[in-house]
Amino acid sequence: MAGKTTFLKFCGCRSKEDLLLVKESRADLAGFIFAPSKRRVTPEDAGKWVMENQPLKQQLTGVFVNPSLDEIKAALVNVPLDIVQCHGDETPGFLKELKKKTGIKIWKAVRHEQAGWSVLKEFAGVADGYVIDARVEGAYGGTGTAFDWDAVPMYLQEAERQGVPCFIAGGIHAENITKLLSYSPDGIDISSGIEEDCKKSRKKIKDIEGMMMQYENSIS
Ligand SMILES: O=C(O)c1ccccc1NCC(=O)[C@H](O)[C@H](O)COP(=O)(O)O
Repeated sequence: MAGKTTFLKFCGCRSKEDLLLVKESRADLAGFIFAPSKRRVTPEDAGKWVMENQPLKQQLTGVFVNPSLDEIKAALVNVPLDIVQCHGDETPGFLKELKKKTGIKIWKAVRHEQAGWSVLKEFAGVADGYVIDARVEGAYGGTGTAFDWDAVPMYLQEAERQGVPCFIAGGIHAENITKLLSYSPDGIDISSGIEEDCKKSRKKIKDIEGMMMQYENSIS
């Protein structure tokens, strides 16, 4: 039985070199963090690295936490983003306004909680995609922590009902990715799991790719 292909997003590029490693990988999307974080970069730098790494096959995602409309507009001037990922406590109303004013695709990150899939219902018709991440006190994302993946099917079901993709994030690495793949998520979003010494690691990227290929061969 042929399984579906799971998309891959490598997030939190902090340099031209990080972006080059992502460019050379099988990732479908590359992400930059424009929110307070050890991975925060400026739109000016990200835009420069994108220019210097052309041509890029990856779609570009900008991650924001409770941004203003002006902040996003300013980022879009510098970086040719395909997707704005709202990773904070943004409301459906704000996302709607953002879409109207920028015309860009908006993904909503939802931090997992009990019955968290019902939160997705509030964003139906507004969010163009979802990232489900772990809920860690005092942080919005990029924590390297996984949540209980038994909840994954509920999120996938609601996103499918809305006709939008649902990516799973949080603490994914080469040792646990096979288990997550068995839930058939639309996509997988990784930051910490491909890093070493605050940089993206070619070896860790290769390890992830190897595990994905092994899994895909096992179900084809
Ligand atoms: O990565 C960050 O530092 C970050 C900070 C604030 C909000 C979101 C952030 N990351 C968003 C992502 O899409 C990460 O890839 C996702 O949270 C998974 O991170 P990790 O657990 O490190 O793989």
